[in-house]
Amino acid sequence: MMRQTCIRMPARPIAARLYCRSLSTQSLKDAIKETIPVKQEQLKRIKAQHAGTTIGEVKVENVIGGMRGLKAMLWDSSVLDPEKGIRFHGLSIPDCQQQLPAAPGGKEMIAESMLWLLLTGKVPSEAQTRTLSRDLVERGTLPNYVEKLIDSLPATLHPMTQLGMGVAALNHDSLFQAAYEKGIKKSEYWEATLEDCLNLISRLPALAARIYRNVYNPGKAMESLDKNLDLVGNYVRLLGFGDNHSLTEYLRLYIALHGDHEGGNASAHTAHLVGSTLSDPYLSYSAALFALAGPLHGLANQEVLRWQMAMQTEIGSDVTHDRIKEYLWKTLKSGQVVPGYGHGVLRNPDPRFIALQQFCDSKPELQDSPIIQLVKKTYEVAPGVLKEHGKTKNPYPNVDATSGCVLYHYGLTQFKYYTVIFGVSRALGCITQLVWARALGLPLERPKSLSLDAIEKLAKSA
Ligand SMILES: CC(=O)SCCNC(=O)CCNC(=O)[C@H](O)C(C)(C)COP(=O)(O)OP(=O)(O)OC[C@H]1O[C@@H](n2cnc3c(N)ncnc32)[C@H](O)[C@@H]1OP(=O)(O)O
Ligand SMILES: O=C([O-])CC(=O)C(=O)O
Repeated sequence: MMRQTCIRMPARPIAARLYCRSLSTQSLKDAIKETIPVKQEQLKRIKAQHAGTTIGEVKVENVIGGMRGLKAMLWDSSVLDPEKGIRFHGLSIPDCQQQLPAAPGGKEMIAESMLWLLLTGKVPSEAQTRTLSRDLVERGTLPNYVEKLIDSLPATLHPMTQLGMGVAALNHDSLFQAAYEKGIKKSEYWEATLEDCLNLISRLPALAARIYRNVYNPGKAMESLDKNLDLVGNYVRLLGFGDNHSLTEYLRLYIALHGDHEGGNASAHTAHLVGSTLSDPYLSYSAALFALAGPLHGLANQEVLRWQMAMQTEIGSDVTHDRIKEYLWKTLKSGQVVPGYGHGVLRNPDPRFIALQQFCDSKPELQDSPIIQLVKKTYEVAPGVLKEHGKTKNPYPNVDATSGCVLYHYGLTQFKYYTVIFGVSRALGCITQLVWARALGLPLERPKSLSLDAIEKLAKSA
């Protein structure tokens, strides 16, 4: 009998506490405005009392090892625990699933309620969530010049390149940039930034759907935005899958839970770095998207599907654990990474992976899907193989191991497009940080670098 590594799928726990809810009629801007002096005061206190306090050490391995483990960044909206995974202002994914409002007729948390939580630290009321949805849809039409730009690009240009270009071009209308040119005060930066950020997130569905249409369905008429739908409801409608309620719900969950993963991941860190130069939110997020487009980061979800499909072709209908194990070893022996496994911080199965798997388990049609079964069988053996291989510090699946197979099952089969969906989501966390970095007056990011000689000299004298 082959040994299998079992991944426990916890039932959704009852949240230990009811998280502090926003006053039900307060606007998003007022909720942020109310919190700004509190956070500013906290930052002032930390500076005054602890500026010189050591909270960690810098080892040579941190400097030459991609800064892994270095505590060197302020990011307030979420914190990643290596064992337990992500917490959004202290709330776990199951807490969020239980407390964040869903769309009318839906069960899954939505992008708007997650965005509200990230930006304000509070769980929005149902009414606040609807108001935000309506505000976003009213801002969500793509400017004509961006439509023309996207329409002019070759269908062979990777969808992520198109997304990054489209987002960068939106900076034509940046309110922050215009206000900066006029000479607004530093204390006012956050308001123009918030406006840009809300415009950016509202336009991502139309931009991302335009790219999908041009690359995969050229010439096909696109639906218009529906004022009664939430952000993701509209995105799915524009993609042409609006009648698929299960896919819509899946994407609501997907986009809410991929939204933020603390600050050190490559896309979030890039948005923060570029934003720290006072580049506007469009340019900052465009840069982040090009980090997300790398196969060790967001593009891994595309790579997982490509790899699983190649595995399926090779092993045919005889899908056994032994055949999958052989294929895993073949991948590793050829010097490639197993996409969807391992992580820079996590040391357990990714709770986002678990939440998406629970979604699969809740839908009978997904349990019978060959691609979903293959992904599931793969994670039953991959951790054991990776442990035996002995290199990766985390042999467990990350979110990318499973996020694409449900899309594939529901007919969104063009896996080069998958990272674009991730890109629509990751804006939630990146724009939150941009608003707060301006509200707190965070400085230009500029760490010290060292040459090889300098590292050796410092290490010898330490
Ligand atoms: C949304 C996200 O971004 S989640 C991550 C998505 N990326 C992937 O799924 C790609 C596959 N995974 C990986 O390449 C890695 O696990 C990363 C990039 C995510 C993390 O990298 P690290 O923090 O450097 O991982 P770690 O410290 O465990 O690496 C140690 C060694 O194990 C290897 N390793 C790590 N993960 C894997 C894997 N999935 N398959 C094979 N080897 C692996 C590394 O390449 C490294 O080898 P090296 O010493 O020859 O350079
Ligand atoms: O945290 C990371 O390094 C990568 C990741 O999972 C994410 O950005 O979602």
